[in-house]
Amino acid sequence: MSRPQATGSLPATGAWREGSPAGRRRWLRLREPLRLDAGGELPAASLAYETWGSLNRDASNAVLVLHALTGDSHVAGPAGEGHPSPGWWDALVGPGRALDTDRWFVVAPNAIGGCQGSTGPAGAAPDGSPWGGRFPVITVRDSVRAEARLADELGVRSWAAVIGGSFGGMRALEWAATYPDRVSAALLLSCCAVASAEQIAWSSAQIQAIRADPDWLGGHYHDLPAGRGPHAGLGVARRIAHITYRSPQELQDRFGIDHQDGENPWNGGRYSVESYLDHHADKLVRRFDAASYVTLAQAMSGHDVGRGRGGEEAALSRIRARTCVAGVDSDRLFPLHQQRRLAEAIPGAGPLRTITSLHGHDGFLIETAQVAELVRELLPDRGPARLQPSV
Ligand SMILES: CC(=O)SCCNC(=O)CCNC(=O)[C@H](O)C(C)(C)COP(=O)(O)OP(=O)(O)OC[C@H]1O[C@@H](n2cnc3c(N)ncnc32)[C@H](O)[C@@H]1OP(=O)(O)O
Ligand SMILES: N[C@@H](CCO)C(=O)O
Repeated sequence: MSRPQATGSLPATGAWREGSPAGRRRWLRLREPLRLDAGGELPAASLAYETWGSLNRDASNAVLVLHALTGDSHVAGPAGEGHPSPGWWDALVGPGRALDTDRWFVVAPNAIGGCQGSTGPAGAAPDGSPWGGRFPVITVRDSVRAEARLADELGVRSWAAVIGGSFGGMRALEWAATYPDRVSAALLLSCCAVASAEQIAWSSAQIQAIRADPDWLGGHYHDLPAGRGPHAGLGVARRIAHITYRSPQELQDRFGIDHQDGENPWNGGRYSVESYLDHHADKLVRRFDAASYVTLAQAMSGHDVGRGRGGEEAALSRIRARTCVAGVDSDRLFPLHQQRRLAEAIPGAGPLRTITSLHGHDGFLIETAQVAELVRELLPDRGPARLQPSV
């Protein structure tokens, strides 16, 4: 384990750059530069993170929760205090909940390259200017290496469990394969061993939409006057992505061919489903940085647990964690066969578990009761009792 590293409050970066109070977020400033898979290194990087509960004396009760593409460290808790929304898995974390914070010490970092507190393209490079288009290519494995520094800092030698969905699931998988002796259990939701051509294609269309925005400027837009930036491009990216996050049946059932109230599509108005996509685009543009979106989407496209490890099979066979793999039955972006493959190839995995939902890929965020059941099954029946906190 490396030496403890400095923590403390730094100015938030990206979407929350201006005047956001820290809330319960804290920051880890990485003491050493982060070596990157694609070459080079990220100097002076910081990770934003939140914790709930207390670490016990033998540090055996720590659970790492990893967010999806546009998620953040705010897994639980209300909106406010610098957080634009309530926790994205609020139903799962708290006293008496599946991640019972009277027993478990829950840790959630914002991924490196993100824009909700961790170092990303909107943050300052060593020369004081925003990284912008100079921000390096980050892999899922790089993110995990940064998170390992956080574990070191917190005094967590081994996670009782690492849990994540989608991009968070890719990171949970990388954790289990990179540090087999540091992950006792893993819950891998709605993810895959290696990105598929179709997933790369969807991301590519989103990235191109952002790059086609006249305000993209090769990623060097962070010093534009307030209100300027590749917002239209990011909005189109979110619209494309959101379609892939939901099932055709759900869209049909909810919207069909309805017109948005008071609007006529034959007269410049919108269908309801268009209005719905506009709404999700608008919400994301207000809370997310376009260059972070590109950075993290590229990381997902480059995900390959077998890279440099003799292939997928060999990489998955390294995993020692007691593993539960689950997917959503209506997920067209990360179809169930990808999770079945993981469940079959990971030595400690039980049979594939299926989350039943009409909501498609987003089901792992929405069907919290089913996810809670999986968490309860995965964690030991009698988790560690709460002791006096050691940190
Ligand atoms: C909850 C958070 O966003 S936490 C912040 C961090 N973000 C993340 O972690 C990303 C993960 N979250 C997400 O991707 C999404 O927010 C999800 C998956 C949780 C959303 O799932 P759902 O709750 O099913 O939302 P759904 O897709 O039904 O959309 C509801 C919204 O669409 C709006 N809407 C519904 N129909 C229409 C329509 N015809 N026209 C315009 N808006 C519409 C609703 O008013 C509602 O608005 P609101 O979210 O501002 O209250
Ligand atoms: N809706 C989620 C799903 C991505 O996997 C997000 O925006 O992060």
